Amino acid sequence: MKTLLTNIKELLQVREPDIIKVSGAEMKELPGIKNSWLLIEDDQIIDFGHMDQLGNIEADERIDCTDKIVLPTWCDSHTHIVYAGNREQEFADRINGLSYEEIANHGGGILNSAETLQETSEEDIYEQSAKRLEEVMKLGTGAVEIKSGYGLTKEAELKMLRVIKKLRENYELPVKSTFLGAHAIPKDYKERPEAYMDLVINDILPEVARQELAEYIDIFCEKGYFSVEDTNRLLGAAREYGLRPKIHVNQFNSIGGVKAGVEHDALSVDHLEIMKKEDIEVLKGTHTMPVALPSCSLFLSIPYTPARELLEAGLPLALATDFNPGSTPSGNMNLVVSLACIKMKMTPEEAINAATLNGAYAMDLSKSHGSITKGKKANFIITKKIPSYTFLPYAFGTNSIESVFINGKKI
Ligand SMILES: N=CN[C@@H](CCC(=O)O)C(=O)O
Ligand SMILES: [Zn+2]
Repeated sequence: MKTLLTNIKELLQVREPDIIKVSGAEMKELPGIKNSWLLIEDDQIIDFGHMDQLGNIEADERIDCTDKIVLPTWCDSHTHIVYAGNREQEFADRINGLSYEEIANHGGGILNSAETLQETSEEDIYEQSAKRLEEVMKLGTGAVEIKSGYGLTKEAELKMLRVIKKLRENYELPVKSTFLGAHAIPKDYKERPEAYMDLVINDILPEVARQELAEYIDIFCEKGYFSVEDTNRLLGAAREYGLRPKIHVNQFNSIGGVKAGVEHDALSVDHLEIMKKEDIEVLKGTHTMPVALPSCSLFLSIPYTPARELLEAGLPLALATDFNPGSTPSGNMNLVVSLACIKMKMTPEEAINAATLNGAYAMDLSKSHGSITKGKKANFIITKKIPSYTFLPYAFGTNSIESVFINGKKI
């Protein structure tokens, strides 16, 4: 089945196959073709070009894109979409003056979500999560990573990971799975946190690997959660099973998590709200993608990742949602792109690069996703009639998306 898109106002993020990420000053460039066409066949991008050079192409379907922009779907490399229930009461508590930390110390936060998830059936968790996945796909997300981490027991962590697996089987978009057993210390282990690390490393991790339920390993490396020592131990053990790190670091404090990630060749280090000079230095010349989560900063009123400092140091940057019930109950990548421009002073070009190609890199997907490239998957967004791509982040809160195609199919 061939589909031809014509009269595209601008085809964005057009790249050669060898470009798998963009860094530093390169991120200012967002290559595109104005007044263009795009040909897809089944699930693949076949060809594209300027309307002047459109020959006699046979197609089963034609879509006129006059005044509309076509760009790759968003690649959301950090989410916790699989969860049960919500935490709107904590939201109200924070408005009334409690901090995220205080709520967590009183048994709320991640432990609250873990309790709910443990009590919820696998089918129910699947239904709740599938609804969220469908919602974000309609908002333009065409590839997603999902973490466990609200189970915190062997049984419940495996339950979450099976739900992620089922989502992957039932939906067209790529779904990458990350084991985040080390997300918080469960209540029963409060006085003996090392025993929880032993459980994660010696019992849950081997089973996750045996059942091939995750590609990546994650840990919340943060004061009050897991130390750098725990991080090194877990990442070392996970390497034996072939799980590459994608880790939570520097959300509230800079304690050495970035360095630990880099030393274990992390695919990404995520959050990075609090960055010391040495955190930036240690990322230079590595394969590790820094990932910023600006809607978490918005929701918790915490600092934004210092994007300008990272980019000026020549580093790449990806943007993701962090969709979860506690710190970011939103999976809207359009809002993330707007916040990156408004609050992190990224240009629209930088933000779109960060939310597409670099997001794909942070999930090992940039050979097949994240740009308009011949041979890549036909995952793209057709916007409504808009004046320019800058309108996307500018008109924050407005849905400028007309349709979303995943694997060549309109969803
Ligand atoms: N910071 C750690 N984990 C999640 C939030 C967890 C929660 O509050 O439920 C995050 O990435 O923000
Ligand atoms: Zn997270």
